[in-house]
Amino acid sequence: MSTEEQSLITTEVQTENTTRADRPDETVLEARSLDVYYGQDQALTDVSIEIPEHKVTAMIGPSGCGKSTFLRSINRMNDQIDACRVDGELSFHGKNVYDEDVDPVALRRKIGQVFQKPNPFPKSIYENVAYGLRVQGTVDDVDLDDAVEQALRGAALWDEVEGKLDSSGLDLSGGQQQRLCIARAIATDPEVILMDEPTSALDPVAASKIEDLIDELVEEYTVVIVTHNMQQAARISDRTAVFLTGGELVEFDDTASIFEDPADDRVEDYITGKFG
Ligand SMILES: Nc1ncnc2c1ncn2[C@@H]1O[C@H](COP(=O)(O)OP(=O)(O)OP(=O)(O)O)[C@@H](O)[C@H]1O
Repeated sequence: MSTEEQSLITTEVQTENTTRADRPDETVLEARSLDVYYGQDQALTDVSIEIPEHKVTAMIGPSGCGKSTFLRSINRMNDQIDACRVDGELSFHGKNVYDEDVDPVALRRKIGQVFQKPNPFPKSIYENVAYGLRVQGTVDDVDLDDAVEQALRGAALWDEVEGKLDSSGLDLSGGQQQRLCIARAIATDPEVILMDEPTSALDPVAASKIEDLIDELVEEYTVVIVTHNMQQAARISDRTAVFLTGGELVEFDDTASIFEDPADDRVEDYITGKFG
């Protein structure tokens, strides 16, 4: 590639990023004084945060500080853990997701999740993506093919699987499986995608593809990602939330501020590797 071509690409990327960074913040998710307990143990303490729409928000912090618990609180995956209790408020477009009239299944359609280990169903590639749409019952058979294709394209997987949609999702590589899970998550047209360490089980090339994909997904969705990889948070996120032991949200700011000029000494110590 010539230097001219390279600088053109750099300029395009910078323009895209500038546009994203300049977009005004619209809060899509908000936690207010959120406490989460497992039995007697408190996993999150008084967490308040406003997560902006169409941005990537990263959650970082040492092991056991409550990042996954926070993620699972957003779409009520914690409901499935008997010992788990939530106090305080967590709202999605201003509506507390813990109100009695909120259907957690419908909520999870709007707030999808991708896990650390790719977990496709033991079904064909097509059925993995079509499943949620069939359950939802909103797409007829004619449109289903189109919806599956759109979701696979959205997850940057279509070109690799176009001729083998009937093959098992489990026969794909780890990185492809993770993109299949992303396709499955976006098929039901969510607004938010929660990602819990989505690249930690992948090799660097596959991980880098997912990072590129996140950069595209955020044009249409809001992405909240838990990551242990601080370089990854610095590379891909617009905002970073730092949790520390005890489940306290210590600092939440623009990613550049967190990594270049954190306000809290404990955050500085954490990101410079003094503990972790
Ligand atoms: N299902 C559970 N039952 C009981 N305690 C739990 C459960 N899940 C998490 N915990 C506890 O809650 C605290 C927070 O855990 P969580 O998994 O949210 O932290 P994390 O920051 O995501 O950790 P890691 O980075 O290691 O994945 C920990 O003390 C953990 O032991």
